[in-house]
Amino acid sequence: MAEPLKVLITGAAGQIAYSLMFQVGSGSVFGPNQPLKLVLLDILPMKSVLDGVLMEMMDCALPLVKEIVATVDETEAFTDVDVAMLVGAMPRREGMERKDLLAANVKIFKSQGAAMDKVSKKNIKVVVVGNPANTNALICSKYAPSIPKENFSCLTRLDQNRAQAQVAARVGVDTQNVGNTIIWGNHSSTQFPDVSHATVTKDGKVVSVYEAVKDDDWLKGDFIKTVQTRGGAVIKARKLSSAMSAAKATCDHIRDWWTGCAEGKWVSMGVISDGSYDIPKGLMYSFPVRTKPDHTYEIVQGLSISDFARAKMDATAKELQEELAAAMEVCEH
Ligand SMILES: NC(=O)C1=CN([C@@H]2O[C@H](COP(=O)(O)OP(=O)(O)OC[C@H]3O[C@@H](n4cnc5c(N)ncnc54)[C@H](O)[C@@H]3O)[C@@H](O)[C@H]2O)C=CC1
Ligand SMILES: O=C([O-])CC(=O)C(=O)O
Repeated sequence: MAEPLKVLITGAAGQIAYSLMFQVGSGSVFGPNQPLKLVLLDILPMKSVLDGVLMEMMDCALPLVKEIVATVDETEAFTDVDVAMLVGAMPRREGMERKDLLAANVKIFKSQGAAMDKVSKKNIKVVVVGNPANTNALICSKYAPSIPKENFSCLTRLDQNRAQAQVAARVGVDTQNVGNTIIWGNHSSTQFPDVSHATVTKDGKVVSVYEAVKDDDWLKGDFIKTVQTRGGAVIKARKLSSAMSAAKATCDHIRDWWTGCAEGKWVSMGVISDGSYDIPKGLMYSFPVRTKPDHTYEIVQGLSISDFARAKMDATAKELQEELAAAMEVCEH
């Protein structure tokens, strides 16, 4: 059997982590032959809850989990980590935008970036879930300069899954029959869910989403709005933000990054922009990426961009530039 992978989950006493850690421990992310050491980090006021979660994880008696450490010490948590799922942060409540969390959350990622820089493995892979996810991920990477920028990502897979599910329901197919949807930009209400390169497989035939849906007004209007505002709709209904679906999307994100995506397919991940599609270099922006079995990825190149798409891609990039300026202000003062 392989050496155990050290996987860190932060916000371990919170609601996303409660769904996430069982899926990771059961082998559905790194596969049935990969042993794991799980590290669960939360903050001191949550220690008792964290201890309870640790008891439950032990009681799951998962054969792949060789060791579980629950801690409130950042340095201990980040030491020698291979994969970090950075969930721990304050969630928004009804009526807030995700960027309203910036002042409260961004310093968490400054501090964790600095810890990672000192004690994690240099090839650590990081997904930031805590909101505002793109900007937090960028800040984390800025404070971990010894770790390659490509190793940092943020979660937009939940948006991709939402887009896929909306189209599947509209056309009447299973979700896996909708392929290559794209989320461009920020995990916020300016994100651009783009189906102009996506396909639907129905009755054995592969057709474009536009052809399958036959309602361009919906695809350019309510579909986009529904995906952009889905997080808020869940908060309004549940009085808590999405947790089960966020945990599932985090697993999808890391699984695909770890094992690679199928031939001809891509997935959306927030990654550092290299200037592709004229998105300013250095922003943490969601692109379609092709992941590979060696845990690398490349941004899918050469997709045609309509004027409609261009305007939306630029608007979400502009919001990310503004968020970054606000985040740097918080971090430097
Ligand atoms: N990117 C995405 O698609 C999504 C992101 N989110 C975000 O994920 C974050 C977590 O959401 P929930 O689990 O529902 O929140 P929660 O409030 O249930 O749990 C958050 C946990 O993080 C802990 N925490 C706070 N500071 C920490 C630190 N410095 N180190 C370690 N742990 C710390 C808290 O004590 C708490 O236990 C929120 O910011 C939420 O907005 C939620 C859904 C989707
Ligand atoms: O909407 C929120 O605040 C939580 C979140 O990021 C999502 O559900 O996409």
